[in-house]
Amino acid sequence: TRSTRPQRLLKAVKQHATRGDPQSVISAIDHFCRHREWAMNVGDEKGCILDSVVSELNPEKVLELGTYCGYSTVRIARLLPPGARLITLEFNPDYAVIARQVIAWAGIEDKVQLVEGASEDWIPRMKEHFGIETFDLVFLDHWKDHYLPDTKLMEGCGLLRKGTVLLADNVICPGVPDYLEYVRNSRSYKSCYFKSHLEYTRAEDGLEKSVFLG
Ligand SMILES: C[S@@+](CC[C@H](N)C(=O)[O-])C[C@H]1O[C@@H](n2cnc3c(N)ncnc32)[C@H](O)[C@@H]1O
Ligand SMILES: O=C(c1ccccc1)c1ccc(O)c(O)c1[N+](=O)[O-]
Ligand SMILES: [Mg+2]
Repeated sequence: TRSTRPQRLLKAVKQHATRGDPQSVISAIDHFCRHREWAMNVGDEKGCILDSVVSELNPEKVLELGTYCGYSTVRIARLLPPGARLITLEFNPDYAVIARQVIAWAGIEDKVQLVEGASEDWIPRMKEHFGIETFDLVFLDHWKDHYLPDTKLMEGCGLLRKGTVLLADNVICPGVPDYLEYVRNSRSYKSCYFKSHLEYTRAEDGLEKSVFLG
């Protein structure tokens, strides 16, 4: 039977990236998605904005909502200080199988915990199951109708502290209007928009950075 796009993306990583070299994994995926098959990774342009937010914050505890093939997981984890941890949630088992191999190829598996399951089921279990008090950074990049309910769930579960940064992908394309209205009008957040483009295209898109004020 025909292979899947994530399987073909993993093959490109194994063919063109060097084991243990996260940057080569990132470059191999970007080349594949720009020249062979588009895929919904955050991509190189928005990825540089993601890099700058991570580097500036130097987070100890990071949560990623939506792993897919692990591209942004590798982007974030490669910048984390020793001892820092990234928990990434993915509810599609076929994607999780690929992501684990991409993360392993990059050699950053010791910083990453990939949890197979739905964000709404796992957010309430972060404290008792992972011993997490609060997150320093959350990268929202799962289905767009989940951004707002999951943000409210994280607030309710006490997973956000004064200064926690929420970084949301795709606030223009495909767009997350309800989430954007919430974080831009709520007194509990200070938000700003980083204009960019939809990965590997000329369409406008961007990242919204929202700092929780408590
Ligand atoms: C755009 S892709 C993630 C891309 C990845 N962050 C990157 O930039 O490389 C969105 C992923 O979120 C997953 N997803 C969607 N809703 C989810 C949920 N509620 N819980 C866990 N995973 C979810 C999908 O299966 C899909 O793999
Ligand atoms: O929703 C899509 C989508 C819609 C239609 C076809 C393909 C993808 C999408 C597009 C770009 C993204 O960066 C992204 O995170 C997503 N997503 O699924 O979460
Ligand atoms: Mg996205």
